[in-house]
Amino acid sequence: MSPLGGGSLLLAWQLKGKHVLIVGGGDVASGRIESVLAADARVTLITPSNGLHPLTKRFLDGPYSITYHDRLFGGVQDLANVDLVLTAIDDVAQSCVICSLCRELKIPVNVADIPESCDFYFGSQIRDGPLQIMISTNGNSPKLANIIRKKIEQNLPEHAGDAIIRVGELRAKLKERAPGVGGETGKRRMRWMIDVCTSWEMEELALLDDQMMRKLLDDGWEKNAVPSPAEMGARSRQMYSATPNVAAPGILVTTLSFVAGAACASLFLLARRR
Ligand SMILES: C[C@@]1(CC(=O)O)C2=NC(=C\c3[nH]c(c(CCC(=O)O)c3CC(=O)O)Cc3[nH]c(c(CC(=O)O)c3CCC(=O)O)/C=C3\N/C(=C\2)[C@@H](CCC(=O)O)[C@]3(C)CC(=O)O)/[C@H]1CCC(=O)O
Ligand SMILES: NC(=O)c1ccc[n+]([C@@H]2O[C@H](COP(=O)([O-])OP(=O)(O)OC[C@H]3O[C@@H](n4cnc5c(N)ncnc54)[C@H](O)[C@@H]3O)[C@@H](O)[C@H]2O)c1
Repeated sequence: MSPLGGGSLLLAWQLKGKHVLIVGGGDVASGRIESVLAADARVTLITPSNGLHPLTKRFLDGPYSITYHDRLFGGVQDLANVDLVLTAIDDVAQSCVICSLCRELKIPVNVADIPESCDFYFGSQIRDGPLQIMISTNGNSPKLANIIRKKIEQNLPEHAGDAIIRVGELRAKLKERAPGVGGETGKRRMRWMIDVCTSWEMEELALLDDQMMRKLLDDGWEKNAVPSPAEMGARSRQMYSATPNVAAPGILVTTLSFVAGAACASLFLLARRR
């Protein structure tokens, strides 16, 4: 095993309801705003309106929780009750001031493009519903992170986002039916979820509806089994058009033709012997 170290901690930071200050309104700031809105943060944006990127303007006009101040960063008072600071401004000296203030107040900070002023780096992101993938080169090559992201995007399993949403709903229903943390129930719940996820195809999971989930819990969980999608009343046309099982009807027809052919040949031979 190679020795550990030299990397960074990869986490899915929960920002819901937390207060994020963004300083700057250009191209990079608009990407930062998008990233924190995806995480349901409360945003305060400080930047003069004459430098607003069109995307930043769209966010300000949209149905989001953004408090906007049309001015330059004003000093330590702008950091009151702030949980996270992101700066993306074209003024290196001012960026360093903001970073020092944040470090004094122990507020995590990212200064776009200045690694030594970052407590964490942004990465190249892929989102498909609740699926979130971040590619990080840990500061070595942002452009390669961008290129690798595009390659991963082209190779993602189809329907992954929908499958994750449906499985999330199934897990919630299962926890309602078999509540409790840890213990034998917890172990059985985890084993059953693992079996469902590994024995159903991604697109089959994506098609789970409320009725199928109820049946899966009644006929599967309650009986300690993992029924197939077809047994759960999955709409077969959609399923079979998307799964490798598409060969099954073909094999059946070939087998039946072979048996019928063999039976005719036997009858013919028997008739000739008489
Ligand atoms: C991933 C992404 C996320 C985002 O910002 O949203 C991101 N940079 C992106 C693009 C990009 N940035 C730059 C280029 C020009 C080509 C190149 O230099 O490669 C391109 C490519 C382009 O524009 O196409 C210039 C650049 N960036 C940094 C420096 C300073 C330095 O390295 O010293 C310099 C100036 C270097 C110089 O002066 O020469 C520093 C950082 N940039 C990071 C993130 C963090 C490390 C991430 C990692 O390594 O994984 C880190 C450390 C801090 C941070 O900002 O968080 C986003 C791609 C998103 C996407 O497209 O998917
Ligand atoms: N990490 C990355 O991916 C990446 C990529 C490109 C550029 N950058 C860097 O990020 C920074 C921003 O890039 P950009 O293209 O968005 O720049 P930009 O010039 O488009 O925008 C800068 C914004 O900062 C505002 N601003 C300047 N001083 C301010 C202050 N004191 N208070 C509040 N707002 C202020 C301006 O009004 C403007 O809206 C630059 O330093 C750039 O080098 C980072």
